[in-house]
Order: sequence, then C-alpha cells, then structure tokens
Amino acid sequence: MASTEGVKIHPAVDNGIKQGNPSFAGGTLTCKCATNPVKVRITAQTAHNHVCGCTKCWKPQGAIFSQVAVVSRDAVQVLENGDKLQVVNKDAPIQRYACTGCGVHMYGRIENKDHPFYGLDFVHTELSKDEGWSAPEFAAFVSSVIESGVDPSQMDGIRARLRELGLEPYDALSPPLMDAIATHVAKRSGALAA
Ligand SMILES: N[C@@H](CCC(=O)N[C@@H](CSCO)C(=O)NCC(=O)O)C(=O)O
Ligand SMILES: [Zn+2]
Ligand SMILES: [Zn+2]
Repeated sequence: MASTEGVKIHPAVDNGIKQGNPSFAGGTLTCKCATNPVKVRITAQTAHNHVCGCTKCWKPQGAIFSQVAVVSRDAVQVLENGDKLQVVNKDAPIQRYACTGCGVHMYGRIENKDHPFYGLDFVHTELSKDEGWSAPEFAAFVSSVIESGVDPSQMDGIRARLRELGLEPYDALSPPLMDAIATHVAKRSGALAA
C-alpha cells in the first residue's frame, strides 16, 4: 500500500471533506483581487462537485487538483467588475471566464448546444465564504496531473490519498457522468431511442 504521508490534493479536502447542506441555495463567488474583485452570484446549490486533475481547470497556488462543480447557467450572474473577465480559450468546449487581475476562473460556460453538459456552468465554490456548498464526491482526470509536471512515481500515493478521503479516483469523469455522456451521444446517433 502506497504511503499517503504528506500527499496534498487541494486545500478544500486536505484536512477532510466538509459535507454540504442539501437545503443550501447558493452564494457569492469572489475572485482574489484585493481591489475591485469580480463577484458572481450563484442562485442554486451545485452538483457533481469533484476534484479535477486536468490542466485546464483553475487551481489555487500549489494545489495539484482543482475543485469544480456544476450549476445551471440560469443560476449564474455576474454581479460586480465583470469587465475584468476574459475567456481563457474560446475554442475549448468549456469557455472559462478568468479574472484578468488575479487569474481566477469565475465560471466556465458551454456554448455548444450539442454538448452533453450544455446548460451547466462549471464553478469553483471555494471562492465563496458561504457555507453549505455540495461536497466533492470523486476525483476526475487523475492521470492528467502528470501533464502539469507531477512525477509519475507519485501516482500510487495520490490515488491512495484520494481513496482515503473517499474521493474515488478516475482518469476521466465518474462512471455515472461517463454514462450520461455516452447516452447523449447514442441518442444523437440513433443507437438509442431519443
Ligand atoms: N488530459 C487533459 C484533459 C482535459 C479535459 O478533458 N478536461 C475535462 C474536465 S474539466 C472538469 O471536470 C473537460 O471536460 N474539458 C473540457 C474543456 O477543458 O473545455 C488535460 O489535462 O488537459
Ligand atoms: Zn481578480
Ligand atoms: Zn478539469
């Protein structure tokens, strides 16, 4: 069994996972700028919160995973200093709106109506002081941390630590989300009845 001693995943989970409050109905995300921070209001509880090892999702300084959840795009509203936001890569499936002052991603939006997750925005609820956001449930794109420079020899320890935290590691998304994507694709191709 690999040692999990000193393995750091993300500050929101490293000291144990705080459970969400099912009756929580949203809060405000604030970027890290000391002056004129961008504020985004989320008017619903998030779903499918997870830690993500991909290179695209925003991570706090020093973390090897991001923490990211989804919420209906109708529940996302820029409140203040939206002029500081810029899309990181407008050709990516998820258009991540980053603060040009501090680099934090305030929300990621899918504009392609054929995308399986169209209608959902990606948000980092650690940017909120409000308590009760849904807890992370699994770890996605774990092998991808190597693409950010993590030594492959550390992967056993990282996966062991994720399991210790109750965050089952997957190298893509979780099986229910992968099934949802495949179902969407099969309905579009006609392999399954729409
Ligand atoms: N190995 C790549 C994987 C990048 C990737 O596919 N990321 C996923 C998950 S992000 C949140 O869970 C994705 O859906 N990306 C779409 C996008 O980024 O627009 C890497 O690490 O870069
Ligand atoms: Zn900022
Ligand atoms: Zn990601």
